[in-house]
Amino acid sequence: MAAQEAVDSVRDREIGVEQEHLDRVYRRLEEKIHEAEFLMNDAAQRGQVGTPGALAERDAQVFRAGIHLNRLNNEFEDFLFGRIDLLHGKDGKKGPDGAYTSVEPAEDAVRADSTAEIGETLHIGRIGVLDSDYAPLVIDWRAPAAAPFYRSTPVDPGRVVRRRVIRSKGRKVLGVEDDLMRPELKATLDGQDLPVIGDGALMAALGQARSHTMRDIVASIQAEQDLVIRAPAASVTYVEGGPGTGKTAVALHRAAYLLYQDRRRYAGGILIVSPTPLLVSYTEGVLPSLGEEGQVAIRAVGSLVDGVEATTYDDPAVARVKGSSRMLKVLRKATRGALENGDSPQRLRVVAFGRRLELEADELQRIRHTVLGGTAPVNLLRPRARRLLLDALYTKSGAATRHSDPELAAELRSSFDEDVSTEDSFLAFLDAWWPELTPRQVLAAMGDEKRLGRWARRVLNPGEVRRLARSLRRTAYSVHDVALLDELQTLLGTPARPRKKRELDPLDQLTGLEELMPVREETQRERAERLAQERTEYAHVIVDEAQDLTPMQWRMVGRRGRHATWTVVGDPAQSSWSTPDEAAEARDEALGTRPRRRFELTVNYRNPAEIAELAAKVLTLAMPGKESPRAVRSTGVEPRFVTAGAQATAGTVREEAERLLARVDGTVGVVVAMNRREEAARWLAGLGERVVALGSLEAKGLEYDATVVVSPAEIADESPAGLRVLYVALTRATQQLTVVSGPRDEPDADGVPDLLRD
Ligand SMILES: Nc1ncnc2c1ncn2[C@@H]1O[C@H](COP(=O)(O)OP(=O)(O)OP(=O)(O)O)[C@@H](O)[C@H]1O
Repeated sequence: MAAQEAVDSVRDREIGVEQEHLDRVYRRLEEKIHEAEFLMNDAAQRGQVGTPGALAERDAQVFRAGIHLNRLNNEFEDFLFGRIDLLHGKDGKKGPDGAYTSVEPAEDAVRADSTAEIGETLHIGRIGVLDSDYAPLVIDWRAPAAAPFYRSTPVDPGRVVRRRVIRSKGRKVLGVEDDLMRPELKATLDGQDLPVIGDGALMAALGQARSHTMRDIVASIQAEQDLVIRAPAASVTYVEGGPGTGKTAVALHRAAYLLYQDRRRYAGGILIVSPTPLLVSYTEGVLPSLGEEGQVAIRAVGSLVDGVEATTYDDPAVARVKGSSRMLKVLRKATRGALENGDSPQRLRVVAFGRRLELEADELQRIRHTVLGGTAPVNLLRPRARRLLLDALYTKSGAATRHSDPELAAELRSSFDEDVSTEDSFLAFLDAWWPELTPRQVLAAMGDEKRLGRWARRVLNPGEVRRLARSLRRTAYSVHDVALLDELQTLLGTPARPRKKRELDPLDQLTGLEELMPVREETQRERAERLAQERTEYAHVIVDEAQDLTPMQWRMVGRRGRHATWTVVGDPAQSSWSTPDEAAEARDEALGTRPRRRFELTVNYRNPAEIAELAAKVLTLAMPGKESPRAVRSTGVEPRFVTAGAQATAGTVREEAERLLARVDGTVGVVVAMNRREEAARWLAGLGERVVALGSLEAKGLEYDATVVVSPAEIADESPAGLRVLYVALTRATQQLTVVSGPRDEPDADGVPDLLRD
């Protein structure tokens, strides 16, 4: 008891120490907010001067002050989270953030009797804060001086003696957790022993209940992850790692790091491509908390084309065709073939030089054929088609032989062209005969099985044509259709149009502070939105769950990063695409010959060992020889197996979900085969928001405190990649897993399905 009291009082004292520091930081932040407000006030007054120079200057100042203020306000919460106590360093040079730059201890930092005095203490936070005399109060987590906070390990501690994670809410410090990096040392700080509190922050973070949105991991990034996050912006940073190794977390933190590192370069935008809208909403909250301002777009692969939202799923056989690079040939033919439709006029009639001139169907056909001869985008060929029509009409008019003088002949020809090409009947004909095609029209045309059969001859077999045409007759788009629409846009081309005039910036009309505050914020957001909309290419592209991109999707994503640097994270063992070699080829084409730097993540932070062990059995079936990542913790709770009779699935799953809801504080995910999604949502009706039903493909990248996996055999039989999809389903839980088997699973007496037995 007395010992516990002593521990508690040391803990309280240490919390008090950090509270003092946090108070200092807040005082400094308040000063900075006043500075920012002053700046805005000042900027507003300058606005009244009214000269163009003053206006431009005011604009820039207001914009900067707005960012500053936003950032301070947003990150007032919980932004100081770490501290490192360091030995004296090798040299005394200070970096731009005011901290000493050396990572190795000085020769005399440790005395012969293994005692040492702490030479420098740094606090780490989401943004850097300097004291009024430029001493660092908080180091930005992305600054070089913060790297030892993440990199130091007991095996390779560098200067770090103690690493501390600080938990705070608002202005109050709630707790501290320490890891000792040099346990062999007896270290002192200002002559006092260095106390160590708790069992380390990583375990504390991993055990916490999960919600429906991801948390950032800045306080506990691990050394192998930190290497990826801070990897130099080489052309392609390529990361592989099993489930739960932090690939998504690392990718998001890398985006924040790159922006911090080189804001100007990445002002060109960072695109993060996620496989599903669910994963987008799960992850999109993380970045603002890391302190960014709208340069990062997180988009689902089905939302990459503006104005199109993928709302349906294709069955695996259709998905396989739509995702395959064979589609490229079919689409090329379709863009040309779609010009010819039932409404195409068969005759052109105009009146020129007082004569009626006509082109018949076969002549029109010949002209169309000539125009389409090359590979140029169809929509860009319209001027050429127009020219050849005029040529043919001119020949018919007989005017071509009227003058031998070239100048007179040219004049006659140009007046003929002008006459004809402004004639209503000619314009109407051209619109109908060579319409500007949209990707949607071409895709709809492919819904006609006969026409599709012609365009897909020798590329797709008749069964594939039938299934594809049928799926394209639906009105809703699937995620695979989006990549086809994007490809079609490229194949069709977009004719140049006169640019729209930029609308007047409301800032230009302001006079005083009252108006300035609200409108300024509005304008800043609008500006960010406008930039995002105008952006078709990005400076950096991050692909999450890269193993799932189909060849056609790689082409779509590749077009958005033609001049970009890339971060690609994925796990081949979780691929739901059935022909990974074809996808790898398309990926290599998208990434080009850019040099790659490969990383591997090896530790599973999500699943307890008990669940990871079960999943490993499926991994052996799905990818023999592939190693599972190492799980870092164990809960002592084994996965539970339950058998449901053929008619009893609904009741059993509901009961098991209820049971798990009572056992965990956070979320419960019920994963079923894709064709049971809607049914499963009904099973869970009324159980509240903590529980969700998911199709196997929707579970990608997500995690829950507990999961119910319904019928492993149904999931595995769904598609050629079914075993890998089952592996994904089994690796979603952070605490507990229940497997419900049906007759198809052939469960043994303990309810363990065939696929999960040794
Ligand atoms: N260093 C860390 N500290 C605390 N939590 C971490 C750390 N690294 C990862 N995690 C947690 O582990 C879980 C898995 O991370 P994440 O989803 O990024 O893994 P992943 O590799 O993308 O998994 P999957 O391949 O299954 O989608 C998340 O809850 C994440 O917050």
